[in-house]
Amino acid sequence: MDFATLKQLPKAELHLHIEGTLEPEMLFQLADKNQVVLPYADIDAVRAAYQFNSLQDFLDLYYQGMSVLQTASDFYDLTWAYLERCQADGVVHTEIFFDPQGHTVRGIAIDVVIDGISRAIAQAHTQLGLSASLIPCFLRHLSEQDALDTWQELQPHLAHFVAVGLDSSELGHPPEKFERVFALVRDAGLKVVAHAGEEGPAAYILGALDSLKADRIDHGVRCLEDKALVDRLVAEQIPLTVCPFSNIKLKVFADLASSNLQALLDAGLCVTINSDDPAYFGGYINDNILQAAAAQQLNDEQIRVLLGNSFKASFLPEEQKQAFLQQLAEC
Ligand code: HPA
Ligand SMILES: [Zn+2]
Repeated sequence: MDFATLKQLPKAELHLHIEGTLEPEMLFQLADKNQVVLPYADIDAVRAAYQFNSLQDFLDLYYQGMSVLQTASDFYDLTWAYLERCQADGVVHTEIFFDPQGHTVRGIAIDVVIDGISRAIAQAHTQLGLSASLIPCFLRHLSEQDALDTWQELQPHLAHFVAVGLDSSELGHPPEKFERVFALVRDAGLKVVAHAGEEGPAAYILGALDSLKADRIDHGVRCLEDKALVDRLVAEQIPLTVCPFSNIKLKVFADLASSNLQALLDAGLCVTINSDDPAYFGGYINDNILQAAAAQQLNDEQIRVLLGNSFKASFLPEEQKQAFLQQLAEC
């Protein structure tokens, strides 16, 4: 499949951190506006710094990048740029992650963050005909109490969210640490997603299912290390939001050819392809799909399965899922 063909096929993106769409150009522009001093001479120096040996290496720069996001209009600009990109890429529905604690810890009020992001989403709905929803994520390297406090702060804004997620440093922070706060999330009628099994072991995927009752697993590529877990993920059709470029940049796999995308599909898992943090990992959704498909020798039929899965795995109401699946089938 060529790029132009893929671009016009409808698709959903389900694993995208809005703070990870902060391109170096906007980083500099906002740093200048907000008088934030960056440890880079220019845009080339930023791009050169985006070489990571681990998830933590990346997160250090990702949190540093957030420092330029200060006003509601900054969050609006960031989100709007991503949503325009969605329109260009044939992304008709997106479920956007953001990290409330990454901002409140810097003294930015949660209302400021949500106001800016949700204004862009509302505008994309009316002006671009795009469907988008929001998923706040708890930072797992912080304490359970911090997550509980954040959950309290999110209460006035719950109508904006479809789910709550769990992200940041995986190793040493198993899902079980957040069992109680996610019970509150479910009681509030929201879905649950959790990063698990990218850097962390398959046991973290099991923990996300059993302790958090996760509806979807973000990454999950290490599930193949546990046959019984794979059987369960297949039987329950629990979706995995796989991010090929992320896995390479964070050294989970040496390259796309040695990733396990084909094996995940062959196992019957509900796999979707996503861009995670495109400004840091080197490409948006269509680049992730096409390059991974080429390296894994996926045929066009399999690419269409991945796109269909993106709607099936979404938190859209059933009739909207069916409408998008129909739209895809007609393309
Ligand atoms: O890829 C990621 N993994 C974990 N936490 C994150 N926060 C932003 N991106 C990521
Ligand atoms: Zn992620």
